[in-house]
Amino acid sequence: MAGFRDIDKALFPIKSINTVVQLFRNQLESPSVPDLALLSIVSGVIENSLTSRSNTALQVCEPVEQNNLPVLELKTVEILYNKFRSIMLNAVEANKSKGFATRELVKKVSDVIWNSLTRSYYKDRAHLQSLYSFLSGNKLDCFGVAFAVVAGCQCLGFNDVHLALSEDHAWVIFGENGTETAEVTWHGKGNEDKRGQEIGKGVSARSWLYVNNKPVVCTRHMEVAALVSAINPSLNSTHDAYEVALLQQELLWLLYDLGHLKKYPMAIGNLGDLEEISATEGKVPCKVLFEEAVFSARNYYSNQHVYPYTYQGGYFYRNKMYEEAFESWANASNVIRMYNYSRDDEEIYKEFLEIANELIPHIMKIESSGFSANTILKKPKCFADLLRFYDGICQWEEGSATPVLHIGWAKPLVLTISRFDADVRAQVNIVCDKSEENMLMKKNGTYFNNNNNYDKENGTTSNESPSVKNSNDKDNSPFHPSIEALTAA
Ligand SMILES: CC1(C)CN=C(N2CCN(c3ncnc4sc(CCF)cc34)CC2)S1
Repeated sequence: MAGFRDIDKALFPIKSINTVVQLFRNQLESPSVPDLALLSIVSGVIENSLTSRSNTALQVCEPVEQNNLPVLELKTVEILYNKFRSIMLNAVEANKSKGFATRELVKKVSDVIWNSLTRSYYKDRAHLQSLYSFLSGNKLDCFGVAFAVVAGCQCLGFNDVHLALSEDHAWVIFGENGTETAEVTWHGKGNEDKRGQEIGKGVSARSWLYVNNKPVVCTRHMEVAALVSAINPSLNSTHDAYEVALLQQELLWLLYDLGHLKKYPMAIGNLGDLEEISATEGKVPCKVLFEEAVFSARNYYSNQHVYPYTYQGGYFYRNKMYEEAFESWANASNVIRMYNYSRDDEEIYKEFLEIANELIPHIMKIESSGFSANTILKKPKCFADLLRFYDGICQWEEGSATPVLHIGWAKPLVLTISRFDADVRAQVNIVCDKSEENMLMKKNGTYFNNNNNYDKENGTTSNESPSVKNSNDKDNSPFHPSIEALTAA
């Protein structure tokens, strides 16, 4: 049984980040599993006290003393904690046997949360992810509702209910084998919620939103990692609250060191972003963290996730490592090409749009004007990775009900391709393996292929390495016709 134990209460009143980290360590290392409600309330109160309007007077100097938080009294947390427990216990007549959760039980808990929410509020606002936001303001964002359902089920003694996370949605798994799934929150704007229904059986199963049924299925400890990842240090659109960011970074390192981020690529990426801003002495560098996020996605989720590559590409871009950025973005595109684009995939569409129409053109401008001898414009591998990037987006569109590309994509694309001289383009040797529908790109004599062969039709993947076929005849081209036309030019 989780809970608010005496050794946790002994840490109050909490005045420093170190004490909050100790509370999380107590909970994460306790013989019983961590109490999600307690930890979400504590982190939520701290986040809101440091980022609410009353606290926007910018602290010009960083606090140096050990007591770097507004005092958090035990009473404050106890009142909120007991309020959440009573909402759950009063509303849900959980059958005492406590066995495994049922779909009705999960739906009932989701309804309790859902019906408590304020009628209408700006859902994308910051700081709406925690149980503090739910208990003090009856407001939650999409992730916050899913998290609250899992925390509520924990309160009721259902330890089989766990959070399942894709890159832009959250739902729950439950039941004896943890194989039952249920929607418990909404997604996106203007979409009817599907609460209570099983996850993605229809066309949505092909969309990126459900990551080809390779979601991050959390343990209680990984659910703590999700609430820590969801901590939002934003004070306003330009500044972060220093102590909230520091608390999030220290809690992510605690979870990382305890091994609870191994199967959670986005949490590793979040830690990488924080480390890039301010590196922690004696820890692996952020570049390695981004590589570990990519490894985790490849190792545990069959390389069906896009964000690990865009975390990594964004890092390379910000640090002017453009050749490496192109490779990461090509690898991101290599993932999305296996999906069908659907209206639920706006977030990743915006991600690829920004890379193609803002970031790559910016790099081209710099590389074309400067006299850098080492320019990427002389590197066949860069041209090859760019083609892979664009081709993946074209393949993403193929077979989708909704188009991806429009004229706005073409101008930056043509401008980018044309920046490479013919003699550089000629050095890229494109090899296709027709039977596997996989494009093999030759770079520096080694064959580069996708690490799994995905048949878009039957949605199956096989991992044997595809044989290499010659692609001289036109109809055997590995590229989407529009890319083929460009490379012929
Ligand atoms: C490379 C990026 C644009 C930088 N930040 C990114 N994200 C920020 C952190 N994100 C996340 N970080 C940890 N866990 C989760 S679960 C989830 C789906 C809704 F529940 C999102 C998300 C989403 C992705 S991707």
